[in-house]
Amino acid sequence: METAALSVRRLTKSFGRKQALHHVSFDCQPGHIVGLIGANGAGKTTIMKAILSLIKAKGDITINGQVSTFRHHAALADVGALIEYPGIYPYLSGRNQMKLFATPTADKNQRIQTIIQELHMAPYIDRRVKGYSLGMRQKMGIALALVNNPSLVILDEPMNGLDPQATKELRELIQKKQASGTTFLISSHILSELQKLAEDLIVIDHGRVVQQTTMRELLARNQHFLSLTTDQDLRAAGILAENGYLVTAHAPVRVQLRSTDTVAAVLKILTTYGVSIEDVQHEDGDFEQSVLDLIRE
Ligand SMILES: Nc1ncnc2c1ncn2[C@@H]1O[C@H](COP(=O)(O)OP(=O)(O)OP(=O)(O)O)[C@@H](O)[C@H]1O
Repeated sequence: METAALSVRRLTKSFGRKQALHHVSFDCQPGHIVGLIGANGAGKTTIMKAILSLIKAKGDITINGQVSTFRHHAALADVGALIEYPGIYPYLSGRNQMKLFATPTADKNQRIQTIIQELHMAPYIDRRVKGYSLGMRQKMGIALALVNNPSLVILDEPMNGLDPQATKELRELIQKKQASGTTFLISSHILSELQKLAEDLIVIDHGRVVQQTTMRELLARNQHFLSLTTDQDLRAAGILAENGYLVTAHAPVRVQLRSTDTVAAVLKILTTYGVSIEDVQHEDGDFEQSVLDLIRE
């Protein structure tokens, strides 16, 4: 098996008497976008800070096969991160911050210019960061996380403060980097933000990993419904119930589709009984609810 880009084993952390993390273990495979999802206070930021040696915690962290500890963390040289409030200097321009932070290789200025363009920061990049909006600062933090082209990128709630257009642009940039092999660990308390991005999901609740799953699996678990308007809804509901379908409402008729149920079969039964169908809608269940169900299991 390929060496994991990030391997976390039995990560445990207490703040005074409060235990924030309980033996947290998970892997991020190279080139994957991994979502860390959990409610406020679940422990996402604490996990990320421990990986980045920003706080001391018990457990084992391996980055690209190299052990990383609080004191010995050379492996972090190949990791980019945005954690909580981006730590940036208010009196420097955005471009000068990047110049300070970018590793001094021959392509340094080119890398800076590319990330400015990719995040559409050109209109304000030469202004002092002091006057930046929340969204501009957030982009600044993301630019710093990406400017050195690290192989592993850790982003804590990266969509915070971004408008829908900037959110879409960031999503596309992350996908572009992934296509060239970059691994991402991205936290959010909003599942729909991760839905279009993450392929693997780690669900955290009260400092514990409650599920490690894939977005595909989670989507498959999500409930699907068929809503039908007919010329005789009550009768249609009765016919479907008698034929073993899960009828959840009568007017209009609402049927929960199981993996073996097909829309065609539902329609066929009704037409066989002489019911005339006026409208058919396919509805998905509440996706956020699927994650809450995982936490409750
Ligand atoms: N420095 C600290 N001192 C004391 N308690 C802390 C500290 N940092 C975090 N905690 C506690 O640890 C728990 C996990 O916090 P953490 O910030 O990791 O959650 P989170 O999942 O990132 O939440 P959010 O989505 O709100 O950012 C919380 O109960 C929090 O109050």
